[in-house]
Amino acid sequence: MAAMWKLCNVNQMMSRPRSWTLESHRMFSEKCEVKKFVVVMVRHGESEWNKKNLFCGWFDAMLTKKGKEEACAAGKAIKDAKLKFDVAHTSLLVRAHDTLKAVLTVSEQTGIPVCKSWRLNERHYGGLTGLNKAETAKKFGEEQVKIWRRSFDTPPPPMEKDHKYYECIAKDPRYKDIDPCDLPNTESLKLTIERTLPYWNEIIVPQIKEGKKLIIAAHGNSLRGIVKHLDGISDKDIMELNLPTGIPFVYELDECMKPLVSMKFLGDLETVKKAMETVANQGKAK
Ligand SMILES: O=C(OP(=O)(O)O)[C@H](O)COP(=O)(O)O
Repeated sequence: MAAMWKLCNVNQMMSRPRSWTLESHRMFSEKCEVKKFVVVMVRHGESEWNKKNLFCGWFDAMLTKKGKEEACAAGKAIKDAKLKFDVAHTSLLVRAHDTLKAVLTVSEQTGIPVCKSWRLNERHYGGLTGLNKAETAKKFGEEQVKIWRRSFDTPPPPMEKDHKYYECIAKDPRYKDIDPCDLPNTESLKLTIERTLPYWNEIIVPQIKEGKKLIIAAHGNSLRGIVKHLDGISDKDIMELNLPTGIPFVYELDECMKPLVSMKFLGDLETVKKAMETVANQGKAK
């Protein structure tokens, strides 16, 4: 039942705008020549910690061999779709950079400016960082793990100073210029959106409105936050959205940044569906 619902939801997101019928949109477009802005997003390819099924967040895990292949395949899909970009945006984490680099290399557009921001980082997984998701589900129950992974506003326990990864994350020189009040020690999706949206609204939207074509290479949860915002997905429904690694998806936006086309994956539906289910199942006790 849950799987059926998810497929249905993905199909809706992939095929048509949320608030208009295709027919009303076509009639409107014919009359008014609607301006259309294209933005492509991609979650990085599989990382070493995705492979080990560990909560990763702000830990700087590298891509696996499979992750690099996924990133190259994403570049090929973008090339085949003839998508060209003026600017790229990414997080401060290497798995996102390396994915972006492979995408731009394979799609033959390495010369474009790349903007990096901590605001596109993955959500901070707090005290769960470095724990195995299946073992955590065995210990605390699958329900609790789903709440930590997917609830809108329940953050995991904070990362304390004696946490194994505290020093390498909190003291990372990449974050030295960030106001300490802004530096998280754990984040729900809600908190992630609160630090990602200012970047979307103040940096990305003005570039889109100037007519620049953008690609954003980021993370499962930082991108879920942007998708939730764009599509007006409810706090409850967003729990069921799991983004696959390394499969780009396209948004077409109108002048008010409302989606004309939502989350059109550059991949076949069955592959996307399976990859989404795999991500959802990472929180099962096994
Ligand atoms: O670091 C993470 O995301 P990322 O692999 O997209 O960077 C998280 O560990 C993803 O885990 P989740 O799918 O359990 O939220």
